[in-house]
Amino acid sequence: MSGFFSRLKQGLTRSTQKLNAALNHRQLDEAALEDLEDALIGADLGPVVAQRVIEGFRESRFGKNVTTEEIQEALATEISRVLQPVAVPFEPDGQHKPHVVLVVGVNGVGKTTTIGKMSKWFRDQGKSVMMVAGDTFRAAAVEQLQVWGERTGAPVISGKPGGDAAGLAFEGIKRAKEAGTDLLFVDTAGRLHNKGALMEELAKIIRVMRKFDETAPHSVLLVLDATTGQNAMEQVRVFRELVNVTGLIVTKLDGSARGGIVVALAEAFKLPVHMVGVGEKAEDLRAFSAQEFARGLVGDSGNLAARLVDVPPTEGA
Ligand SMILES: Nc1nc2c(ncn2[C@@H]2O[C@H](COP(=O)(O)OP(=O)(O)OP(=O)(O)O)[C@@H](O)[C@H]2O)c(=O)[nH]1
Repeated sequence: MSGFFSRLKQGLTRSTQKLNAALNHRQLDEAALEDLEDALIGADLGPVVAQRVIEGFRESRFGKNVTTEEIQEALATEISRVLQPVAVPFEPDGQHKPHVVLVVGVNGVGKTTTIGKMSKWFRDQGKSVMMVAGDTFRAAAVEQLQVWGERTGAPVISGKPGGDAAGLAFEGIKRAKEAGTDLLFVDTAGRLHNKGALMEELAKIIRVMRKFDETAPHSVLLVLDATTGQNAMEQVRVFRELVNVTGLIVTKLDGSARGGIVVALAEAFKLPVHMVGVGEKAEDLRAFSAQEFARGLVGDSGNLAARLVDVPPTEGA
């Protein structure tokens, strides 16, 4: 747990550096507020959150001598408030066997790796898992999933390179139903430059799965790469046109200076952020915690952590 927290903090260090450079003012004058606003936007928090934070500071603290810790605390509190409603753990609903999870996202965001990590996560909890190697465009993705399958003891349904993903999904849901498997993860290819084809492919996968279970998929997780910053916002918009996205997973928060994008995403879409990825290994996946993330983003100092433990939700949130 603490190991992971330090890893998340390490992962967010580059985001934090940008913010902390701006926090380095003692008196909160106009110039300091401007610097801070620039840094918030530069750290990808998005203009809405940035402005709200700045307005709050202007009203309550303008012209006062504030300590860096006070600013950090106020900032972390505001960020926590935005994140709290979206920090929803991912839970299979327990009613469907299998609970079918369709995993979507553009190429290279970490879909396959995330499925592998989630598979381990749930295997460790004693759940049975199957995976469908539906990214048939990329041979390596199939092999990658097979390796994860071996590691986690989860069967992987795969076919020939370039084969029909919907057919595999069909096979996957059939076998998972027969075996009484708890969770079925379906990997998909993501090709934004051909939206029509992608839409068709995803629609076909869903149509075919519904022949076995008309309620499937029970979750549609969109995987986003934190290093792409604002681009992630556009990906959410596009994928929501294609499928009914039920939740987000944000990967590559290790070494990203753009962790603030999670705050912008939360503010703009209010979609649950179930998990975050902070590395390539099996254990580098974590349930998303608003306080932990806010703390990691703004920088930990002194009693900040203790005071952040219970942030009351904003009224009406
Ligand atoms: N540093 C870091 N790397 C990650 C993380 N998640 C995934 N990766 C790496 O990102 C690269 C792409 O991951 P994949 O899982 O292959 O991505 P994908 O979305 O399945 O890609 P396609 O199959 O091309 O659609 C791999 O090298 C992963 O190891 C993460 O949280 N942190």
